[in-house]
Amino acid sequence: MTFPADRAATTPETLVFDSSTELVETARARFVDAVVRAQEERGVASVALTGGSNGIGLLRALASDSGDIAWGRVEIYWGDDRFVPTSHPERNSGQAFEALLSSVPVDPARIHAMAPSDGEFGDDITAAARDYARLVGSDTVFDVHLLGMGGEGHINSLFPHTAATAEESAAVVAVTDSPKPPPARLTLTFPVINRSREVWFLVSGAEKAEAVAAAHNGASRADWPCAGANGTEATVWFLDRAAASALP
Ligand SMILES: O=C1O[C@H](COP(=O)(O)O)[C@@H](O)[C@H](O)[C@H]1O
Repeated sequence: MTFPADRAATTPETLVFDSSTELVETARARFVDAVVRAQEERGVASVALTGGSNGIGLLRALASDSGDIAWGRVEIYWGDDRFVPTSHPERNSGQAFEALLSSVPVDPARIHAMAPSDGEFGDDITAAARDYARLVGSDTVFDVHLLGMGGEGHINSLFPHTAATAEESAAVVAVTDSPKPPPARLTLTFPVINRSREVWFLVSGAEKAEAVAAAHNGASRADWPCAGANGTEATVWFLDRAAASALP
C-alpha cells in the first residue's frame, strides 16, 4: 500500500451487521456524530458523498433523522460521479438530491457537484476534471469520506490496474473507459481520499467478500483499490455478514 510518507495507515475498525438496514442505521448515527463534532470543532463540516446502494441508503436514512446536523454548515462534495447529462438517473449527485439534499436546509453555495456532460464544460471531461481539482485544491480535508465498493474492489471510480488508481498528484481525474457502465466518470484520487480524517466503507453482499478480505489482508492498491484507502484519524468498514464472510 502507498501512503504519504509523513504518516502511517490508521488501524481499520471493522463492524459487521446482520443486515444492510442495520449497517445503514449505524452509519447514519455515526455520521450525525462525526458531522456535529466537526461543526463544534471547526464551525463547518466537510464530507464526500458516494453513490451505490448503501451510500444512497445512508442519505435516505439521514433524510428521516439527521439529529443536530446544521445542514447550512456542511460542505458537500462527491467522491465520484458519472459524466452523463444532469437528468441521467445514474448521476450520483442527482440520486443524492432525491434522497436527501432536496429535503434538508443545505446552503446551495456549499454543494459541490461534479460537472455533468451537459454542463458548463460540455463534453470536455478533461476540463471538467481540472475544474473540480481546482475546487478541491490542496487544502480541502473531508471530515468523512464515504465509499461504496465494487466486487473487484473499486472505490469512487478507481478501478484495478488503471491510471486513475495509480494517480499520485492530481486531485481529480477523468475516467473514460470505466469497466462498470457508464464509461465516462470523474473521480477523486488517492491523495485526496487519504487526507480525509475519516474514511468509511459501506459494503454489503457476498460478491464483495473477496475484495473486503483482500483489503484486510494488506493487498496492493493496484490489484484491489479498496486496500489503498485510509483516513488520517479513522478507517471504518461497515459490513453486512455476507460481505464479511471471507474474513477470519
Ligand atoms: O460505480 C460506483 O459504484 C460504487 C459501489 O456501488 P454499490 O451499489 O455496489 O454499492 C459507488 O460507491 C460509486 O460511487 C459508484 O460510482
